[in-house]
Amino acid sequence: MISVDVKKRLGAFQLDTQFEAPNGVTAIFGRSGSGKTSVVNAVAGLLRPDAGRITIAGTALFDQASKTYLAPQQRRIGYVFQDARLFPHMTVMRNLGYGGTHDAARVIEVLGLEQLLDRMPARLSGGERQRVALGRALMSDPQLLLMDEPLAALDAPRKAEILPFFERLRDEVQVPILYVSHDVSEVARLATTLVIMEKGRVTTSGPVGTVLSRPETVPLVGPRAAGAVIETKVAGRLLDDGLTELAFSGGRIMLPGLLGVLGQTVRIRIPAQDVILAKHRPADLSALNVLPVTITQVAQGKGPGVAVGLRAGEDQLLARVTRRSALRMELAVGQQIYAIIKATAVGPEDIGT
Ligand SMILES: Nc1ncnc2c1ncn2[C@@H]1O[C@H](COP(=O)(O)OP(=O)(O)OP(=O)(O)O)[C@@H](O)[C@H]1O
Repeated sequence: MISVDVKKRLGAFQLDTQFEAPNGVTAIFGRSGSGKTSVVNAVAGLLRPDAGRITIAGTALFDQASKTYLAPQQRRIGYVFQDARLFPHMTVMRNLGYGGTHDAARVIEVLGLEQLLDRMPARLSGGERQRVALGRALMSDPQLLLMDEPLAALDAPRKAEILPFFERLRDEVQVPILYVSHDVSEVARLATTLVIMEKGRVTTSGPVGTVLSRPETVPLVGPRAAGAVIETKVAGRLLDDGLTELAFSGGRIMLPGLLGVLGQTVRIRIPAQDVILAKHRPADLSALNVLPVTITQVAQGKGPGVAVGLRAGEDQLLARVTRRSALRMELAVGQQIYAIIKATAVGPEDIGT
């Protein structure tokens, strides 16, 4: 558990941030200038707060009350930046060795670096460079990894290539990660916990599935990015149709493509704008996924949209409809209706393991 409480004045900007990060990946999400990098720098020891306390597993890295302030090198923290910052004159192996010697074989295996060890950084793709930077950070046996927009400089195909390695890292290496991002798909795939910042403060935080499916989150992440995240299991593969059937507490969802193996856990993001609502179970519909749901919340935004919170089994979904439709359908909390999700609404970038 990492506990962060930092106050810092930076010119006209006031950072006043408190949150707790359990093990796993804690994503810090927010618009440009909301204070994400400043928080991460405070945890790294690169920015000295005016007040507060930062602890990892109960040990203080900074504590204003007891005047504790550990230097960056005393904190056992690995930091991965947007640009990999490798030494250009050293091979991948020597770059890794520069980080430390901790469990080299395992780090190389988890990040798939075997084939790259003799290469010079100039001959690596952007995604490969980031994997090496991550490996170098892990070799120092950190008690925490800080990642500040590690994928921001990569194009979509490179991102898609590297994300599975981040997922493996999250699931197999027991190092907590603070992950700064402003990409909701990335956050939905990787994060366990989500902290949303605005103007130096935490607006909301909690388990990623819970936070992203709350109607209140829509204005914070933007209407197009809003959407629920649910964990499913592969229940069937329809080879002839090229579809995968995923089971979750609220029923079954079919998605295009053959995803994973039977029984495998697959995490999907269902964008709120791609969920259609119907009061009665529709017949003769091209959409494959019709789920019975209960309305938990109807939240009016500032614009013409209404965010509708839905319970499907034990999971939460989110729909965004126009105010006009919400009024016409007389949507109200407690109603049992149907959510319709087009199989193609969930893009490849929204599917993780
Ligand atoms: N040393 C400083 N002096 C004055 N203002 C600063 C200083 N450092 C940061 N700021 C201001 O503090 C605010 C938060 O900056 P920060 O870099 O933490 O935001 P961010 O959320 O990481 O943004 P981005 O996503 O663009 O990287 C910004 O308004 C920035 O201009």
